[in-house]
Amino acid sequence: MSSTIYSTKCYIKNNPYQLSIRVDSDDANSTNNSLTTDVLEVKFTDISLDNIIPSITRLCFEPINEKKDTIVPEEISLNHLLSVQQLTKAPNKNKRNFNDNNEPIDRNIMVTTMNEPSKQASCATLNTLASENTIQQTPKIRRLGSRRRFFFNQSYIDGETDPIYKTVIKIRYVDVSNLVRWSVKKLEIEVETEDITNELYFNLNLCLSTLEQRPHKLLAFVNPFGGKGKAKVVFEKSVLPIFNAANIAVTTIHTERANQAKEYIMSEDLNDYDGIVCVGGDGMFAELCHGLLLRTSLEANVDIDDPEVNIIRPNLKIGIIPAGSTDAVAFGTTGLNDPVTSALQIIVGETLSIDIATVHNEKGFVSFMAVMLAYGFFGDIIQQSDKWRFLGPLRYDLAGFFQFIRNRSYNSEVTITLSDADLSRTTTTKNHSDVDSESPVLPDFHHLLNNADPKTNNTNQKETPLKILENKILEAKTRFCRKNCETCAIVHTHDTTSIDPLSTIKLEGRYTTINCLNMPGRCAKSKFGMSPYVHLGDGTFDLILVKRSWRTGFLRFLWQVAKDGRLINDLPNVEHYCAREVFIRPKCEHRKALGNLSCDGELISGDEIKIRIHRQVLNIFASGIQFDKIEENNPIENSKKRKCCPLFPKRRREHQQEAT
Ligand SMILES: Nc1ncnc2c1ncn2[C@@H]1O[C@H](COP(=O)(O)OP(=O)(O)OP(=O)(O)O)[C@@H](O)[C@H]1O
Repeated sequence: MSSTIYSTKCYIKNNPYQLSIRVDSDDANSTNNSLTTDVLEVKFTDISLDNIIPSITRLCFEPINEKKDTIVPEEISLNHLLSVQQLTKAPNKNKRNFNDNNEPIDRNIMVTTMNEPSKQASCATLNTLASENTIQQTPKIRRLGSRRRFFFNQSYIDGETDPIYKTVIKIRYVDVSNLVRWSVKKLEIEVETEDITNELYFNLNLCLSTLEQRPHKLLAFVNPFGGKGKAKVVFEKSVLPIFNAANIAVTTIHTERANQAKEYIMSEDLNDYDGIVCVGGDGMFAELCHGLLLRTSLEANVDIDDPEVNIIRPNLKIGIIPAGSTDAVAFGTTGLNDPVTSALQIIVGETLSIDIATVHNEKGFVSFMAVMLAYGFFGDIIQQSDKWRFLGPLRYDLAGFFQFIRNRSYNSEVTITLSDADLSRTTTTKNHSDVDSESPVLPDFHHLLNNADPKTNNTNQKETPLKILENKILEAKTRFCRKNCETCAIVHTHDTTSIDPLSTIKLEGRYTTINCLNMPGRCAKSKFGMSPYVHLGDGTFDLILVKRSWRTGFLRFLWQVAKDGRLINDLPNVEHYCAREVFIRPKCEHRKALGNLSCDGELISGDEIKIRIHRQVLNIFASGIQFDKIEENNPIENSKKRKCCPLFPKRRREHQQEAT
């Protein structure tokens, strides 16, 4: 059941439609009980602000006759309306105009006599989100309209016709018919009189002004070297025009060196901004994330060097325009690395609260972890590729191959605080009796830190500490983190920062790689990521241990990560835990025999590393993933198809349209 708060007849592409603004009934917020539900009975000309409930308000277009234009959507949610412009246009010979009786009149003859080409349609006003501006700008429209009327009347004196200029409403909206890849669409709406145009323009802008979650002023950092130098072009050609159209003021800083963005955020006044945006890859996101979280910690006098620190959520949100080489953060939070989709999610104010982990070593704070911390194989690749920078992006593949041939493994001790929130999830437990006794790594339950009284460790008892631990060891979560994720929405009533000794286990053995993942790690080289089921805001991260094995065993792991990370748990050399805190202590007498540690693609160091998750401490502009649709819109598959563009001009054109 919905209430219609405004309705008018209009024409789109010469076809008549009934345009109505409707508010779906919402008992909790119902302020519009008095409103009529019959479109034809609607008498309102000006909408009252009280009647607009942004989340449930929509624009509906109902065709009046049978002829329906496929470009006209049935409805546009108010949240997806980008801008409303009022344009004064000279008619074109195919377009409709109205006489006093609101009937279409033929203008062909006028077009032929008119000197002014229709292309010179002028934009009378620019969109404004504030209703006050709308009112101020209306006289301008009239003035411009009068001038045009003067000239046009001069041209048509002989024809004794009505004024021939016309005002149309041009709306831009976000097309979410493809739930993963969003795009901008526009509609030109003609109504029957100038008064109705003004009324519609006023009412639509009034609706827009209620969308409080939208940013009005953004600070953007563009890394000119991000993604092999494409970041600047992507921003200026594909993103900035959309921000401008949505009336968002953007201050742009092109970085000149690494860490410039982080230092700027930490030191400058950001009060004017509703959000900060990085245009680049994961490295740029990490800079913004560090700058913002460190600034908030400093302002709150939080001792960031304390490994038990509880970090505070900043007020500002971060937007990510993917223009890097890997873009794991964009893939993890929107489902793909499409700059236009990300820009639109920023504009409409989509918000996702994500977990961030702190990384400490024996000396204090080291880094924040947004995506992945790796010890061993992947850390070694980063270290090796840093030495081979002169080789360009090829260095990662070469370094990977080199490390694979070396097949090194590292003796390490890993202490894991398991997630207790997961008891309520659908999980399967790992049957540790199946663990190969020859395995170089044995989960040693008798090494439990602060183990409970051994007397209670009685197998006849149902809830022995050992049993509880086994139940908490997760082989695989089976639900993707998605938009409006239920798992991330669970409110924890107990103190999740305190550690239950029974949730802590200690493992020791030789590992080829130890990886902590806070996001799935999807990218062009990994379809689902190494950890497809990790949740972005549930206060846990995934720990993936790859035990020492033959090269074939490790190759199988790498292959599975590339092809379908959901299946890595079936591999005998892989263990998967869902953790709140992990302590990695590389054990080796010779420093040279130690592996390398990397956090979000940067090398870090330490004899002992503690990774601790902080639930939903960072707000970003992103909608989350519509995972059921991700297969249909797989950007990795699509990018392969796009490589064929030169042979398929139609597809190339579609791709170019998407980019614009
Ligand atoms: N002007 C600059 N000159 C040199 N380095 C810069 C500059 N601006 C930013 N950086 C640094 O470059 C690093 C990499 O940038 P970015 O992440 O944007 O691109 P990328 O490495 O191509 O993408 P990805 O991280 O997704 O693989 C960042 O860590 C950032 O600190």
